[in-house]
Amino acid sequence: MSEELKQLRDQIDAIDNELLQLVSKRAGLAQQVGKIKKSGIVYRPEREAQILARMQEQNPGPVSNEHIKQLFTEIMSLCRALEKPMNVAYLGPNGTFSEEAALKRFGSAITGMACDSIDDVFRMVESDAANYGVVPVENSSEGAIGRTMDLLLQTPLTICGEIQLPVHQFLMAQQTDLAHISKIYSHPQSLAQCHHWLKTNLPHLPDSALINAASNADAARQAAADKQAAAIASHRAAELFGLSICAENIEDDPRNTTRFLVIGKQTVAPSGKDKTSLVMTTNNRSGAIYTLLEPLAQHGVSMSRLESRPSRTGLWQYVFFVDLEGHQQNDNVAAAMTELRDKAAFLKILGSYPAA
Ligand SMILES: O=C(O)C(=O)C[C@]1(C(=O)O)C=C[C@@H](O)C=C1
Repeated sequence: MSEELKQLRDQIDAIDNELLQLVSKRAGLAQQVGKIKKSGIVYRPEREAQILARMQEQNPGPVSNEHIKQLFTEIMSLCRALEKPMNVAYLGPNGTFSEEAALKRFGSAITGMACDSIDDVFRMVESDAANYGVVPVENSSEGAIGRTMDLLLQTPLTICGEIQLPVHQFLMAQQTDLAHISKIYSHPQSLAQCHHWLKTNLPHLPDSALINAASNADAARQAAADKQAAAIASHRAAELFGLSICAENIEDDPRNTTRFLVIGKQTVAPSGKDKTSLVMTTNNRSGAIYTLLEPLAQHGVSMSRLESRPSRTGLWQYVFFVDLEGHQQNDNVAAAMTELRDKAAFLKILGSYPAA
C-alpha cells in the first residue's frame, strides 16, 4: 500500500470512530426524548421534516442533498426504533413501489407489514395492528387512485405526511434477450405508463401478450417462474425475485412520480412548510364550487390540488378533495376553514402535514 493511501485510510478510520461515537450519543439523546414523551407517540413528522430541511440547507457537499436526506432519514429511523419499535403497513407484496415509499419516509428500522389491498392498509391502522399506513393517492401520468380517496372520506384516520416517489420502471426476465420474450406481466397502470416504449422496442408483441398482474411484484414473481415471460416492475422486485434487468427507466414520461400519503391517528404540529388536505361537498346550487373556493382566495390560501369524485349518495353529485398550502393552525388557513364550515354542505379536514 502506498504511503498516501495509508494516510487517507487512517483519516477515514479516525472519522468513522468519531461518527460511531456521535451516532451512539445521538441515539442516547433520542432515548431520553422518548422517555419524556407522555403521549407515547414517538414519530414527529414535523420535527423530522425540519431536521432534513436544515441538513440539506447546510450541506457543504460533495454529497448530494438526496443522499444527505437518505442518510439522516436512516439515522432518525434507528433513533426512533430505540424509543419505540414501529409497524408500518403498505400495499404489498414486498417489492412494490408502496414498500419503497414506506422505506423512503421511515427508513429501514421499522417492521413493514405488506397488505393485500389499500382497504387492508386502512384497516390495519384503524385497528392499531399498524402504527402508520402508506397508501398511493395519485400518479403524475395516470391521475388519482380512486380507492384511496373513497376510503379517506370514510376513515377516522388523519393524514400525517406525503411522500413523492419518482417511479422508474424496469423490464426484467430470466434472460436479457428481448427477442425471447413472448409475454409481459405487470400492473395495468405500469403497462399504461410504458405503452410507447413497448410499442417501439417490442413491436412483435400483440396487445394480448401484455398481461395484467395484481401488482408489479406479483408480475416479477410470475416472470421468475416462466422463461419466456418478462415483467415490468421496480428494481427492488428484480432483486427480490432474482431476475435480470433487460431495460431500465422504460416509463414514457421520465418525470413520472407517484404521491403517497402516510395515514395514522395523530395530528401533526406545524413544520413551517405544510399542506392541509380536506374533502367537502357543495349544496348543489349553480356556482356552488365557486362559493367554496372564494374563502380560500379571500384569505390568500393557495390551492395545490382540486379533485372531484362521485359522491355515491346521489346521481351526478360530487365530493371535492382539496389540498391547500399551509397548516390549519396558520391564521389564514384557520380563517378560511371557519368560513368554509358555514358554506359547505359537508367539510372534513383530513389533516395538516409537512409538504414533501
Ligand atoms: O425529537 C424527537 O421528538 C425525537 O424523538 C427524536 C427524533 C430524531 O431522531 O431526531 C426521532 C423521532 C421523531 O420522529 C423525531 C425526531
